[in-house]
Order: sequence, then C-alpha cells, then structure tokens
Amino acid sequence: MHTSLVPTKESTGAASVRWTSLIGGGLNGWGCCEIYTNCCCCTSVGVSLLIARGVRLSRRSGRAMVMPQLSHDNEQFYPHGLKSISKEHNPGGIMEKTLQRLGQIDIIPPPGPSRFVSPQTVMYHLDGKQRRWDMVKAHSSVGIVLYHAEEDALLVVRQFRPAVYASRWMEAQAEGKGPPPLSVGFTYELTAGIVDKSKSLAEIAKEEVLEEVGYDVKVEDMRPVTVYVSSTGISGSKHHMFYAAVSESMRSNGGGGVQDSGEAIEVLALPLAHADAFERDESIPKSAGLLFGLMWLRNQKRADTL
Ligand SMILES: Nc1ncnc2c1ncn2[C@@H]1O[C@H](COP(=O)(O)OP(=O)(O)O[C@H]2O[C@H](CO)[C@@H](O)[C@H](O)[C@H]2O)[C@@H](O)[C@H]1O
Repeated sequence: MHTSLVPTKESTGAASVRWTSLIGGGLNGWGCCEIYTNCCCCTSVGVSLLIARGVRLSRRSGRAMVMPQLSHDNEQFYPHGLKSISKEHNPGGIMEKTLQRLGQIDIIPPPGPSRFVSPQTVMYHLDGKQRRWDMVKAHSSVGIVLYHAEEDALLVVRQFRPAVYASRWMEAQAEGKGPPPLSVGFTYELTAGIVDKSKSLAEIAKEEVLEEVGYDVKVEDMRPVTVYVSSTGISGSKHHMFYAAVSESMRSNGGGGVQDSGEAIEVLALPLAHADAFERDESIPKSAGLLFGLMWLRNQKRADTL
C-alpha cells in the first residue's frame, strides 16, 4: 500500500481549526465541511480563500463554511485545565508551528531496515502442531510520571506522532473517507523514551526528562514504579516506569525535545483536580502509560505515600 497526502497551507489551516473543535467536541470523524479535503467543496481546498475572520469561501463552489476561530488560550485548546508550561510560553504555538512545518505524508512499505523496529515471524509448536506468530522487534522504553509541585499537576507532553496519524488515516481509508485532519496525530503522553543506549534505565529516564520537559532530576531521585509489557500481541517489549517530583527551581532548559530529530514537544501541566474528567474524555488521544501514570499518581497522593 502506498498512501500519500500533501497538506496545503489551507488544509493545514483546516486541521488547526478542526483541532479546536476536536478537543472540545470529540473525535467523532471529520465529515463534510468539518475538514475540507473530504467532500465536494473540499476538493477546492487548494483555491479556497479566507475572506473574513471565521468564514472560508471556496472559489469553485462559492460555498461558505463557518470556521471556528483558532484561539490559543481558550478552553478548547487547553481542555481540563491543561496549562502550557513550555519555557517559550506560547500557548498553542508549538502545535500550530508543527502543523505549518508538516509537509507531504506517505505511508509506504519499509524502504529498508529500521534502527527502531523490525518485523519478525515466530514459529512455535503447540500440541505438536507448528504455529506462526507475527511480531515487531522493538526497543524497550522508559516513561516518567512527573509531579509538578507548584502546579499540583502531572506533566504531560503533546506532540505529533506519525504512527498515530497514519493509523487514523488508514482507518478512514477503510471506511471510504479521505485523510483526517493532521490534528488527530497529536497525542498526550508521559515523558518517555526508548532504551537504545548502554546506560542505566534511571539515567535514560533522567536524560529524557531534561530533553523533553527541561527539568534536571538527579538519577537517584528517579523512583522505579513498575514494569509492564507495552504491546503483548505485537512486540512484547517492556516499559519501565519511574516517578519523580519537579519544581521550577529544577528547570534547566525549555524542554521541547531534540529539534534535529524532528521532535516538537509542548510541555503541559494537567492539574490533578481535573484528572478524572481528562481520563474519561475519549476525544483526547492519550497513551496507556499516561492513563496508568495518572491513576497511579492520584492513588499515591490519596494515600499520602509520596
Ligand atoms: N519508530 C520510530 N521511527 C522513526 N524514528 C523513531 C522511532 N522511534 C523513535 N524515533 C526517533 O528517535 C527519537 C528519540 O525517541 P525517544 O527515545 O524520545 O522516544 P519517543 O518518546 O519518541 O517514543 C518512543 O518511546 C515511547 C515510550 O514508550 C514509545 O511509545 C514510542 O513508540 C517510541 O517511539 C525520536 O524523536 C525519533 O526521531
């Protein structure tokens, strides 16, 4: 399969707009006039004109579509009390810039070996019969539950995940729909990283925290929480979870990830007072690690064991 998408400035804009309604209103598809690439009027996305604040008019169809305004500091962009604490405090800016930077997206068979994952087939015997299991060899990883003392919040990272976008896109294709807005590829996760160097897990966790969220946590302050298997059916790789508390006095840089690796991470504080609603909000694309970490943190806080 080869799937290709060239986001135009307009479709990028549409994606940004859709994002505002997506966060507040739910991830329930992107039908006609919600994203312009999907319907008859959408085909004119390349020639559409922004004629007035909040209204987009397609030249070809002459049909006006109401666009919610992109506002960076409203509740829709930061639901459930989420607050941007990226050093370069530019609410919504990191995500908007990423949307503008994204170019053509293709989904293709692997062009060669990967340093991150490799498909394998396990042949095994059960009751004397040979069976086959298809899997992906992947690195193990670390994730860190970071409690922000001043904000009484969990630190969450928001970033564009190509695999998440591609999955939503392939689902849409299977349903005969066009490409979804780029915004569906932005996820909420714990600070995390793969174990691809010969350092201790706690050292790798420390480095990820410094890189992604910008706080300097001592290796000895990385408290192991548990280990789980991140994908039992597909990879079987282990995820090592740590806990650490941070405060603004420990800030060393703005975080954001390694730009040269394509990382553009927004650091968000999720107040524990809003955790329940956040956990239950199905419109928010979040990792299992984040859900688990949030529940663990709240349990520890309730039991006063941190
Ligand atoms: N599959 C991939 N293909 C191409 N480049 C890749 C890649 N995985 C990582 N990279 C590259 O490696 C860089 C460093 O990755 P990290 O160690 O920060 O892991 P990341 O947090 O991206 O997610 C990692 O760790 C989290 C935590 O478990 C996992 O959920 C997630 O699948 C895993 O990629 C990324 O910015 C990217 O450039």
